[in-house]
Amino acid sequence: MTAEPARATSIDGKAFAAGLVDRVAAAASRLEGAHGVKPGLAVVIVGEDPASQIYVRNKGETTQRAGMRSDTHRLPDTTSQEDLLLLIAALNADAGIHGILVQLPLPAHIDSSAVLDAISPDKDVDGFHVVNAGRLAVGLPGLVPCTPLGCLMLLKAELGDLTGLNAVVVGRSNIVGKPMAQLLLGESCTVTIAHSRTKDLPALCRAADILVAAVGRPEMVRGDWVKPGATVIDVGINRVPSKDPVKAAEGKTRVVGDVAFDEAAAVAGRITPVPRGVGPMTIACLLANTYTAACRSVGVEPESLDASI
Ligand SMILES: Nc1nc(=O)c2c([nH]1)NC[C@@H]1CN(c3ccc(C(=O)N[C@@H](CCC(=O)O)C(=O)O)cc3)C=[N+]21
Repeated sequence: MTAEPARATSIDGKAFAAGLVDRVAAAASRLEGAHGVKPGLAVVIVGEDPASQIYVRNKGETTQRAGMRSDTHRLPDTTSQEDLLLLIAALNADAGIHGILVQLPLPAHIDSSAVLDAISPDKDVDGFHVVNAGRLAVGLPGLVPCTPLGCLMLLKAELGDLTGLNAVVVGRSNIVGKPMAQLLLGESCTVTIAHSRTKDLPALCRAADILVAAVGRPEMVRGDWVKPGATVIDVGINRVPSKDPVKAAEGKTRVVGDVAFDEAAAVAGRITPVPRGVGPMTIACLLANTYTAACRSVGVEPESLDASI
């Protein structure tokens, strides 16, 4: 008789995110009670990108659950950069708005970095402003990008102290890979950032106690890239054709990560699924950042939002 293959614990990001949203809601209501400030988030969407639509739908529901103000500004894809910058200037000046998020991608005629850098760094709840990237790099308090922040919260909740662990981050984007590496370095991990030009990527990944996949390529990380017992964080959200050929022919899709889940789960100690892994944490951290920004706007130290279980 052969033994069943060991199977990793699947990290329930959706449940963890629900707990975080509850803690944000409680902290936000105490802030409102004590200081009369209700955290307010403004989301700006230009055009009709489908990935952004999913995100906005989930975010709207979650923000309501947290009892926070949420304004959505839907602009046509013909909007000029000048008009978008005027809206951002108005939101920067609006004392009832503590967080501003401009959905990416923006239409090609708009210079994204000019738009992101027009957002006040103290309202930049995406953490994409160059000032917040700089604060993270030098260890100053700022606003940290939501996806890597959510990944770090899951890692700390699962593993506790991360000191000395080998972390490999696959992907070097400004939105996930680079800030993820900075956060792990801040936890005293030994961090390697890998990318499409990295030599012998599978062997490098096999040395990782913490493996973060953020490349946007469906199921690229295979089971034999994973060190036995490692913790695997899958940031990818990729739409691929349905497994059933009839449904695929009808254009039906399913969502997969950057990790081949079943293979990796047979080797890893812990692994985040897709969906219901990192994605819901991104949204919960957006609310956490909005709460943090609202506290700082009135000079109040934000309460800890870490899980106390
Ligand atoms: N300025 C800006 N900031 C963003 O953070 C940003 C953005 N623009 N543009 C679009 C992408 C996409 N994104 C998602 C976040 C959570 C889920 C999410 O919660 N997904 C669920 C459902 C996935 C599904 O079933 O499709 C899950 O993973 O369980 C999805 C997508 C944030 N984005």
